[in-house]
Amino acid sequence: MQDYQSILNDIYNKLSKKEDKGTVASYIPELKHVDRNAFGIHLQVIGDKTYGAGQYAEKFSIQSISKVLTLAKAISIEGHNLWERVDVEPSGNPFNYLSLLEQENGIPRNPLINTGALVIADILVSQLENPKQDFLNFVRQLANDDSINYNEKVAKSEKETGYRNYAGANLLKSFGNLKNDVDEVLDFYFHQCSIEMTCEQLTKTLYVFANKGACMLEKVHLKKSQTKRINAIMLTCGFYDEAGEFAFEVGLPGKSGVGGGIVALLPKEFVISVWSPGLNAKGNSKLGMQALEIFTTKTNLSIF
Ligand SMILES: NC(=O)CC[C@H](N)C(=O)O
Repeated sequence: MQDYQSILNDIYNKLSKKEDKGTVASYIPELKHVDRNAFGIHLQVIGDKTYGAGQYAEKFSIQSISKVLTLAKAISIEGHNLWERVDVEPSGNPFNYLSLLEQENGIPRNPLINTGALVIADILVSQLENPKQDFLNFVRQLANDDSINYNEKVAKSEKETGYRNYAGANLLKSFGNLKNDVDEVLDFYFHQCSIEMTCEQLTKTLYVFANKGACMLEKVHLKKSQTKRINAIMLTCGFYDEAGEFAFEVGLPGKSGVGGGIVALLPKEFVISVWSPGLNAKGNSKLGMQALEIFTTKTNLSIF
């Protein structure tokens, strides 16, 4: 039996003392106010107990972690038709890189880079009656927590400065791979990225991917085959041009966001979230990556 609480405490004690914590994202102005010393980690064992250390109950901006949740909702509606508009290959490039899209005729490499997520957002804008409210309800149901919400200030801040996302959406539109109005799709996208959660809420929300498609209340939201494929995409594409490094160091499917959150999971075993706002050069939480490397090394639990 593993002493998970001691392992999380050790990780917290070791990493919160580190001087080099990376750089807090500032290209979305509202994100730069966050305390760069914050550090939280939370573990949920499937069908069993939870453990936490540090500021695991403090809310932060989930940003690109939301891309897994929109993908889940879109797959549950569209099934495999989705893959006609977005591919499943790692891009080997930053999350906001646009040149590949031009070369590959408007088909984004995968749904976890920005342009791929914009295609998924477009699908949800087409398919949902009240896109922002219906998507938020879906996330709340996965987490079994109605307190989860958008942060309007963060959404507005990104809208005012999201030049690359406007460029990406327009490029998709020029290739006919965006059906709705560019502004409408971006409004949805900026809102999904602005969702705030604590580490604890994040582990609960992602439980569905470690539990064959059923949330903590055992309600089925996704087919087993759909969770299998989403986990595969998280492993190969969840960390952009650092996906290889994450698989090498940590060995779990997972997803990061520029708010400094990372969530990762071992199917049928556990979900773990970590939050440390300082990012490395690839836009992933610097201490978050180190925390998860220590966790899988100490517990000897990874998909490999
Ligand atoms: N990697 C991220 O978390 C990026 C999300 C951010 N909202 C953006 O589009 O730039």
